[in-house]
Amino acid sequence: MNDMDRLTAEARILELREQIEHHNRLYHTEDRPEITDQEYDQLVRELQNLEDLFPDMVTPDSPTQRVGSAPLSAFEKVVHRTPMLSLGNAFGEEDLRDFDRRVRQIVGNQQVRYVCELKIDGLAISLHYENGVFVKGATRGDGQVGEDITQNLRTIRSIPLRLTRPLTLEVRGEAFMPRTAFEKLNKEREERGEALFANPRNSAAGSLRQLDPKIAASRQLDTFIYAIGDLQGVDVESHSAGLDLLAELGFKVNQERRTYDDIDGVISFINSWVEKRAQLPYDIDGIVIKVDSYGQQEELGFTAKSPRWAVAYKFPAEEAITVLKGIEVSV
Ligand SMILES: CC(C)(C)c1nc(N2CCN(c3ncccn3)CC2)c2cc(C(N)=O)c(N)nc2n1
Repeated sequence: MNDMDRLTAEARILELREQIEHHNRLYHTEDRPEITDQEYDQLVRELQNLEDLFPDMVTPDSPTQRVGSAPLSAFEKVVHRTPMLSLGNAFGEEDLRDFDRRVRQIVGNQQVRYVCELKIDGLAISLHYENGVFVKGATRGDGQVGEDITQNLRTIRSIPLRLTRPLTLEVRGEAFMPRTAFEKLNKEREERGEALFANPRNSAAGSLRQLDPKIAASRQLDTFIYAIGDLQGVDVESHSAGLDLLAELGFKVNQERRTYDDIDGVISFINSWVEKRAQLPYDIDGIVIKVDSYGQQEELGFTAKSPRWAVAYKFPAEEAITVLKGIEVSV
């Protein structure tokens, strides 16, 4: 191996990076691997060996650079370029019809198309890319200022270190822990006599708040990306087209979304997921409904803290019936 000259090594390194990122996208964002885990690991090992021989050829976006070594002493603060807004809530059918009426009042008698997305019960994150390379990732924080958790986010395989196009943009999404990973983690903690996490959301938040990226890397975290911010040079007309672009760029986008041209369709979608959600491999706590047209989103604008063009329908908390002093109350 040592007599491999630099040019050959460099060509092989670039080829391996392309292949590894391609298979990573197939596996983690499209859930359709073409090679076995062993073959994938072999590619990474070969790249690692070449980078060990030619350390000056290592770049931050190399697949071998996902898990940093040095634990941080603290997280830096990050001011979000565009604030990470809140979502208005809807708790029942009437709230949804009110939302629909308010939207139609403002956009007049135009056709309105709604996109319905599963509301992933995780931790909101913001990812910043420059010329297609992942440079910074942060928690939502209070919406204006979050914490720089780039080192931990780099360990999440579904977050691309390099996009399929050299775009400069910011995206928002949810980091979460799949239920099976949560149950496995709590089982290990129980065996070690450690405190258990209450739910997958808390374990995802706790994992991303670790100062040592090796711990985050061991936690099988995942992401769904759901919004584009700050995009130069690419023209998209609707939220649906934006989500298709995000998938094209290499992000993991939830495939359960549906569009409807009236609120009755939205309500039927929500009702279909009340039961089905137990079968999902991750927790959701509702459905997010968004006006699809960016033009209409523009017309609708924002209240002080949330968009007028979106609402979160929250599922009722699991009915916990407790009997107090003989009276039945549901909490
Ligand atoms: C971009 C907008 C504002 C429309 C938006 N905002 C969201 N959220 C805001 C409030 N968030 C929040 N988090 C903590 C405290 C207060 N608000 C948490 C994310 C969305 C969350 C999900 C999801 N969870 O699956 C989703 N599919 N789409 C979202 N879309």
